[in-house]
Amino acid sequence: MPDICALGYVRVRVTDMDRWRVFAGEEIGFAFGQGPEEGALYLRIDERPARIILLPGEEDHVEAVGFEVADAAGLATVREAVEGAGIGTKPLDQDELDIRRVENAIAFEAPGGAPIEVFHGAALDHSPVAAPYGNRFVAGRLGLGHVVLPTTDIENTFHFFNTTLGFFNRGSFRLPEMPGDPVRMRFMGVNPRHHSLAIFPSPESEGPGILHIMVEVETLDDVGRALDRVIANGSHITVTLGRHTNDKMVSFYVRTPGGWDLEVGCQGYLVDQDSYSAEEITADSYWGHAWRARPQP
Ligand SMILES: Cc1ccc(O)c(O)c1CC[C@@H]1C(=O)CC[C@]2(C)C(=O)CC[C@@H]12
Ligand SMILES: [Fe+2]
Repeated sequence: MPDICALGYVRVRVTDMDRWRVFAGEEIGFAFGQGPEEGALYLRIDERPARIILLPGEEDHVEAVGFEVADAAGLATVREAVEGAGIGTKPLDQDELDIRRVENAIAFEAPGGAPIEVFHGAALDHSPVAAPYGNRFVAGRLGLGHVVLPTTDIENTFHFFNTTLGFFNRGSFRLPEMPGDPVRMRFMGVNPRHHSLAIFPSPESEGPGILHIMVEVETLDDVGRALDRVIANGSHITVTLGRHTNDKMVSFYVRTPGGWDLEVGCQGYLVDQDSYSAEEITADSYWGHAWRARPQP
């Protein structure tokens, strides 16, 4: 079993906080939480104070992808594994821990450039999750959802998360129309959610540092109503509704104000690791999921 048990949070710097407030609240239906950081927007989906933390910034870029371990022993094991792989780790100081409302955490850069934090002891917010449309999210022990990160070094990044950190291999997608040797994006899990992390080979390292974040909602009606709202508000649907072949989710993707995508899905199947075999999907979807270029201004 990996010591890491869930995708806990993602901290993202954003340039247009006003647009995000409308997009996240009115369009998607996130609840808003409270927190200590000036000007931040805290997106709530369960009993954690926040799962996606939007921070004012000069550019749109991921600040940290936070993975969770069960306790101090788990954090010590992860720290030893990361440092054993020759990657330095930084303990977060008390102010940083207080901001994240966790008991302890370390930070490091994964091969391929992703800014990772590993934490334990998240403080809970027991107030109701006041999602504006009564929509409910599938999170909790399954974590926030999944995040897809670009990497300039797919093989070393996969080796790090799979072998060094113990993420389960949850299959691959051989990218079509790529000449020469197979180029695959890879999916990894740390709990029954099919994948909490996917990595995508990217030649350049600029951009927001996230391809997309997926959040799961309880029903197909929640997905459909969110789709209606984002269309009515004029947000760009990057990918039409469809069902993925690996995690079986019915989802759509919408371009966020940060220039990366949010995937909103439902019906993710839960993996029984004892009987799971990592497979290569040769199509990303059974149906739908047409990728739509953004109309030129
Ligand atoms: C293949 C797949 C299955 C389940 C998912 O939740 C999921 O996000 C994906 C990957 C979709 C994938 C991507 O995110 C990067 C851009 C890709 C490779 C495409 O151009 C088509 C499929 C896209
Ligand atoms: Fe996804």
